Amino acid sequence: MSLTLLASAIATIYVTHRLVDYWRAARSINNHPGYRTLLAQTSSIGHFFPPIPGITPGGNHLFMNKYRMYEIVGCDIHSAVSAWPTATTTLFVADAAAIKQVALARTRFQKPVHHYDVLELYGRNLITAEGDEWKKYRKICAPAFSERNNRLVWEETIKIMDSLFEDVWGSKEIIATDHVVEITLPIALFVIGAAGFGRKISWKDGDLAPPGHRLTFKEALHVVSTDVFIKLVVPDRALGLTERLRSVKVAFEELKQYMLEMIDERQRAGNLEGRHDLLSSLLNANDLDSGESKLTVSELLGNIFIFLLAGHETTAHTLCFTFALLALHPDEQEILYQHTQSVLSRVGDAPTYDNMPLFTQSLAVFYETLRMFPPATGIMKTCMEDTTLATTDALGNQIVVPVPKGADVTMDFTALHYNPRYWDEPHAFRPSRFLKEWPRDAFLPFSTGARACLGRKFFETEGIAILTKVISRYRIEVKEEPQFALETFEQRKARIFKTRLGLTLTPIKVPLVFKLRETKTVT
Ligand code: HEM
Repeated sequence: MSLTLLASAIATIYVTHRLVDYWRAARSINNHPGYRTLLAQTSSIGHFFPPIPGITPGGNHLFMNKYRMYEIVGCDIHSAVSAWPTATTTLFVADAAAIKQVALARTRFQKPVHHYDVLELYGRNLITAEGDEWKKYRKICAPAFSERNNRLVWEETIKIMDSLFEDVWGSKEIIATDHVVEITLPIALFVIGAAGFGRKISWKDGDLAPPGHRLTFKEALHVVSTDVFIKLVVPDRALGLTERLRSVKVAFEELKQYMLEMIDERQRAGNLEGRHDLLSSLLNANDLDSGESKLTVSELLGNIFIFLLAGHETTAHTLCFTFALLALHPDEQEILYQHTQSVLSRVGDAPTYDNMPLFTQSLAVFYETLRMFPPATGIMKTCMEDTTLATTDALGNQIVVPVPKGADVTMDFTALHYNPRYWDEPHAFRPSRFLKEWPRDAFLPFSTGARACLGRKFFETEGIAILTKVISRYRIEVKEEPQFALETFEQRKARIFKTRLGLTLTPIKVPLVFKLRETKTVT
């Protein structure tokens, strides 16, 4: 047999195998309708491609499509079956009751931890673990997110915002930025630095690395969170090859050194009981715990990294989308301004953490932003045994979809948040929907069940403090640029809200202007 014949025989066997597996995968879910593609959207290669019909739905398809695929399919569960690298079956769910079922049945639907390698570069941690290991981490980490810590979050955030206004923005009437994340990212980083790790970074610190370091803490964390995928796919030995790769390597080493220093400083300082930041609680809980469930240094680093990362990226992006939505909807911005002023006129110039529940309009604005732009667009689980999920079709008939062992199930938070069964005019920005009765099971930006976000109150606290400070002093507008002078509102919205899927939903370029309000503010 010639070599060519042999090669084509092997290729035919391989393709036949793939086709049979693919056919079996589709049959295992009764060929429930949805995407049929060559590449799994969860494979590294499928993730990086844009949507190509028949090839891949694209990495950011949940946010790009919102509820559209469910409309096409005619019910709140649809599927994706792909052939390569292995046959993969995924069910996407936008039905609130079915999502609850998936989130609560923790033995039946487990976290596919192999998809989270990217977050394990410093050590195993709360986000990447499952089962008993996750329970151990949660038991040690959860007490850190206490009321005393939330109070600290409020106080530190107010100080950070005051310093931004006094030391950086000063009396300037207009502050313009080509991408507002350049402002929201340092704010969020300074808050997690101060309230999380007692690391007070000042707006005046500048960009000089402290002695013994090649990068500032801010630079190191920023490069690591942006280029985490590079570190994952490029082997260590190749990290010296180009300037960019070298900077990634340096940032990873630097962040590790910063984290080790934080642990060392805090352990040498002793008396951890008196402090309420996340690091003290983590070290304290670790100290008090019984010997065998203590965290190793690598686990400590892994969890500190996760707190730093989870604690600043989601917040920075949510603040960015919030400011952009307010800039595009001046009527909603005015409602928020008037409400903020009315609260401040009651509680005085320096609102405290105890006043936070009064800022109901601010919380409604954040919830509406998180409904429209959930940082985690969806969360995947793997089904550990054969089961079913039920939903209804457009006519109200019950549909039962088989879920075979090994299939992936994605809780599609974006589609849930745009599902017209739960939300009137889901594409409209309407914070007031959160000021009356609203469907709690259909709003899951922080996920739900045992694995829901630990930092929800941390975020709400810093978010309300930041919004109160900004909105009472500045009016937010979209930056006018001559090349966009003729665009319609819809075109402007599409331009401002272009996103990509990084670790979380990431805004690409949001140019805004902060204009000092004429009325003297009370804050
Ligand atoms: C807008 C702000 C935020 C959103 C939308 C958000 C969303 C989420 C979501 C969806 C999860 C579940 C992830 C999964 O199951 O894979 C999660 C988990 C987590 N979040 Fe957040 N988060 C936010 C802010 C924060 C902050 C500020 C912190 C810390 C300071 C934080 C710490 C955590 C931790 C530690 C977990 C892991 C919980 C576990 O697996 O037991 N998050 N978050």
